[in-house]
Amino acid sequence: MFTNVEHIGIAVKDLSVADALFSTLLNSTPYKHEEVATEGVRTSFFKINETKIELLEATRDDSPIARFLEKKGEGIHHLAFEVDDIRAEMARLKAEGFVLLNEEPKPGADQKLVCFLHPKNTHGVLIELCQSIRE
Ligand SMILES: CC[C@@H](C(=O)O)C(=O)SCCNC(=O)CCNC(=O)[C@H](O)C(C)(C)COP(=O)(O)OP(=O)(O)OC[C@H]1O[C@@H](n2cnc3c(N)ncnc32)[C@H](O)[C@@H]1OP(=O)(O)O
Ligand SMILES: [Co+2]
Repeated sequence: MFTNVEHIGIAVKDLSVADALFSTLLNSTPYKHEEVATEGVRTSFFKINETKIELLEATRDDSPIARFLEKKGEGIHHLAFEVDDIRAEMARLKAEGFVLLNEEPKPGADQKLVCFLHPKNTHGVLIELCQSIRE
């Protein structure tokens, strides 16, 4: 079951510059910074009630964020939904014809297991499913 919009991912060229802008915009500070080496990204997270903004900077030239910045420039990169059972949702969506970008849930930021759906089959929006692995 989908439970809520977990975060909105925004691709940025320079995380410290974007941190400063979003700190002023939201009158808040990031509650965490985290590097996810497997995705080639450094992130910072802001929280507005239960919704998070994830800023993403590339750490290597072949990361999805570097490729996105090269093709489209800075901006909204993905929309992430929290689900209560990621494997069940992956199986359901695959059976419905969505294209999963990873066949097994993989570790994301902020103690989540994540799976991405190809944007070509979702009206151009990259969708992330995530399930908390916190107790
Ligand atoms: C921090 C961890 C985690 C979390 O816990 O929150 C994250 O959020 S990690 C975020 C970064 N990781 C990912 O994005 C993983 C999933 N993405 C991918 O597997 C790839 O980026 C992709 C979506 C399959 C595209 O890869 P690829 O085919 O190699 O790149 P191209 O640049 O050639 O793009 C092909 C095609 O798709 C369009 N595209 C690419 N990214 C997006 C996007 N984010 N939103 C919408 N469309 C996107 C791209 O423009 C190309 O279109 P055409 O040019 O029309 O063919
Ligand atoms: Co994300």
